[in-house]
Amino acid sequence: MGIAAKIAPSMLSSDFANLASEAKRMLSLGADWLHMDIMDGHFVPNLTIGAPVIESLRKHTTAYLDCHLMVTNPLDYVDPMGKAGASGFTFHVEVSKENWQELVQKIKAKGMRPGVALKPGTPIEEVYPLVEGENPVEMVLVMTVEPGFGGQKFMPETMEKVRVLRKKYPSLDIEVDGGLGPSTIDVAASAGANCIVAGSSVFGASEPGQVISLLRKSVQGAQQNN
Ligand SMILES: O=C(CO)[C@H](O)[C@H](O)COP(=O)(O)O
Repeated sequence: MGIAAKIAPSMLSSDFANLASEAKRMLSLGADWLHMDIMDGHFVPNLTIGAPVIESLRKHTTAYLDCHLMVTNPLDYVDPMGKAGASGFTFHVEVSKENWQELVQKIKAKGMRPGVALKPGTPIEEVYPLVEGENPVEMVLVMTVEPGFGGQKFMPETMEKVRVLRKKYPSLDIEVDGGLGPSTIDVAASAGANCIVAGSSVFGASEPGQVISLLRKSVQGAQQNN
């Protein structure tokens, strides 16, 4: 038995004007988590949602809100995101070299699950101290596109990072995000990813539930073969 597959539709591809019903639709179709992309228009060249939207959504669902903070100052977001009801708080290693220990501690103190993300160009070694420290993160998010926008092409060269991580940390939650769908999931699943973020491939499908189920089967199948 491998670690649990978590399929997380990226709400960035949903109709934001109907966020609560879109979230409920995804959960009814088998989603495990809801992936929430928080972008500040500075760390990435796009501006999306923040704590007020998480707080509003939380009133409509008890689901795990997997929040990916694409922001330059993640520390500023810990209190508001905790109060808003975020479940996971994943910050970027590129902007937290000086204060990741403080960040992880505060994220946990607010009842959230800490994760660390890295861009395609960032060496995997940079996350090792955060996974191995006394107060470790509980998930690594390997970005499989440049963060900022949905609908981009999956970068297969990022899979080497997933392979290295899975070998080194057999029970770690490893998330992949960007360009995942029926044509790319098998390579990510066999590399060792178990948490799968998918936006356009799910929301753009005529049968989103079938895509969610296919993503899960791929992860489970790869785990059985390993
Ligand atoms: O983090 C993101 C962008 O920075 C999105 O979650 C990601 O791109 C998902 O969208 P898609 O599946 O359409 O690529």
